[in-house]
Amino acid sequence: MPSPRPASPHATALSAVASLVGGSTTGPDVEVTGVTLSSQDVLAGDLYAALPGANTHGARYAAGALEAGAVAVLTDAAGEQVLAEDGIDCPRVVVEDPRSVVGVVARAVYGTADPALQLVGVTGTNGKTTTAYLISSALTALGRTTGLIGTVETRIGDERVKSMRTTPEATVLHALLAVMVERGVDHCVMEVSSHALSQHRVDGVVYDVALFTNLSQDHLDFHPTMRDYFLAKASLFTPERSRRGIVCVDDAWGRELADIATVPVTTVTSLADVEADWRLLPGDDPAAFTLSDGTTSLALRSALPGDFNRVNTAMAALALMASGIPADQAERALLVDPHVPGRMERVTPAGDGADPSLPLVVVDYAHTPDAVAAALAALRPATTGALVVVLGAGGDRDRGKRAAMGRAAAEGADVVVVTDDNPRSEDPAAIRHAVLDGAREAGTDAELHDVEGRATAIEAAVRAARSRGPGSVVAVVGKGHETGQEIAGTVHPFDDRVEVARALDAITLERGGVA
Ligand SMILES: CC(=O)N[C@H]1[C@@H](OP(=O)(O)OP(=O)(O)OC[C@H]2O[C@@H](n3ccc(=O)[nH]c3=O)[C@H](O)[C@@H]2O)O[C@H](CO)[C@@H](O)[C@@H]1O[C@H](C)C(=O)N[C@@H](C)C(=O)N[C@H](CCC(=O)O)C(=O)O
Ligand SMILES: Nc1ncnc2c1ncn2[C@@H]1O[C@H](COP(=O)(O)OP(=O)(O)OP(=O)(O)O)[C@@H](O)[C@H]1O
Ligand SMILES: N[C@H](CCC[C@H](N)C(=O)O)C(=O)O
Ligand SMILES: [Mg+2]
Repeated sequence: MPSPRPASPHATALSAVASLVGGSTTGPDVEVTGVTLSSQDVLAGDLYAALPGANTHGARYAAGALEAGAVAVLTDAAGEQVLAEDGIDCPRVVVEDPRSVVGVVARAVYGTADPALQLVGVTGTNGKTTTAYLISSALTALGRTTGLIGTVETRIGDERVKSMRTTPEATVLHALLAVMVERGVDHCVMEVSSHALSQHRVDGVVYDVALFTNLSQDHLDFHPTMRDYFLAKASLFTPERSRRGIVCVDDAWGRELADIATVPVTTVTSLADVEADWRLLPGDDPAAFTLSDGTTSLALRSALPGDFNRVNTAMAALALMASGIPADQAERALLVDPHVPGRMERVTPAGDGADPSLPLVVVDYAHTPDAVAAALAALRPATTGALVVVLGAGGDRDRGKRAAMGRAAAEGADVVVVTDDNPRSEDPAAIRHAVLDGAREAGTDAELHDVEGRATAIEAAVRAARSRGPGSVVAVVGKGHETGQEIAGTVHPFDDRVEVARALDAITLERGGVA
């Protein structure tokens, strides 16, 4: 589904675009009413940004873009060469590095230099989606018209569009901000991935508040080192990208970020031995806690399980206050269950839900070593029987995290069922073996299984948990809200929550119950 565009686009002269980016122009001075960098999303009147990429050059798709209604092309010298080879003579702007200017071009075309809404950006390895939902659901509970842009979906008030990426391309993002302003959205909360920061996807956007949750291993297929990954995240905390920051200093990366940020930063910690402006203090029960800076105290409750979700809730509270919401209102609004799809989401059988022999099953999006450890630690207190985990690892992504995920699983669970995630172009068995190697290296007593096929693995895990007796818990991690499984270039319909419900119903039927 194409991403929304403003209902009332305004026209920008191509010559104005050229002078904005210092590019050379060829051809008549047409007016552009939109901008896109995907030939598949062209609307009439668009400027098509034909970018060089790792796989191809966008200029190869210029003919299609022009046919679909694009009126001009923004590209580089290599792109212009491709246009010439293809016999295309169209109005164009040529610059050295078109990707690095496409954000400011989109900002000019969509008029989003100073959008009339509060903009919150959330970065970090884990917790972006969860924290963004917590903020967005609290704002909605407070009667605000809210926008949300992230891994699961894009929301514009009540309208929902499935997301293709965690952070959209700059052309899509500026169009979305324009649409949000048109529709009266007063607060927009969005996830800002390190890919986005590195690839100029949020150029031309200045966040009123930027949040940093944490940093741990992920994406080392894209970033050469953890430091490079960190510096990409850190670039959000500079005046070009944000006005102020809220940084969780529970890990050393957060502490370094608080030191090097060039915007004013408020720090928060859940650790007793770390210095911070705000700290989380334990409450009467595991979900409750106080967030205090020594003067102001908020009595908060995490609607979601796990220590990490208390931190996410604290970050959300600080973001709300930084956006002008009074502390008492933030406190109350955060009590609302945010329902974050596929994050610590309990799946119940369709019918015989109260059957005590059925295990508690939770679907979660843990797909990094740190998140696997955190998710299992969160479920341990709820486990009086065995804790069973089903996990794999994505293909064509950071290979180095696979063994570490296996290790975290074997350290946190009693039974580890290693299966397929999104193998993409890789051999699924080879990925499973890398995860299993790590699990074995952990040297714990955990029972290890290698099960080909995720549906089979989920059913086996649910049955194993049930056979381990009441109080057993199953964590199915890695795919969360995803509704497809990518195998060898094809995305097959697949939803962990559907498969879990199916497995629970199958057991219920065997016992003579009604599913
Ligand atoms: C590794 C990566 O991030 N690659 C991004 C990069 O691709 P690329 O430079 O290789 O581009 P390319 O495929 O060579 O294509 C060149 C140009 O031709 C255009 N093109 C290509 C084909 C066509 O039919 N029409 C067309 O217009 C493309 O839009 C592109 O501008 O630039 C493209 C747009 O210019 C992005 O679509 C692409 O994201 C790919 C698809 C991707 O999978 N990205 C993932 C890894 C990603 O961004 N993930 C983060 C995850 C964060 C998290 O949650 O942890 C995210 O923010 O989602
Ligand atoms: N603050 C946190 N610290 C550590 N682990 C967390 C935290 N918050 C969530 N998690 C774990 O990480 C998983 C992913 O969380 P979430 O989807 O909120 O993160 P994300 O940063 O949006 O991830 P992605 O980059 O894949 O979009 C959760 O399912 C949970 O297991
Ligand atoms: N946003 C994450 C999603 C990973 C989810 C997991 N299911 C996988 O396919 O690896 C990424 O692009 O790395
Ligand atoms: Mg996310």
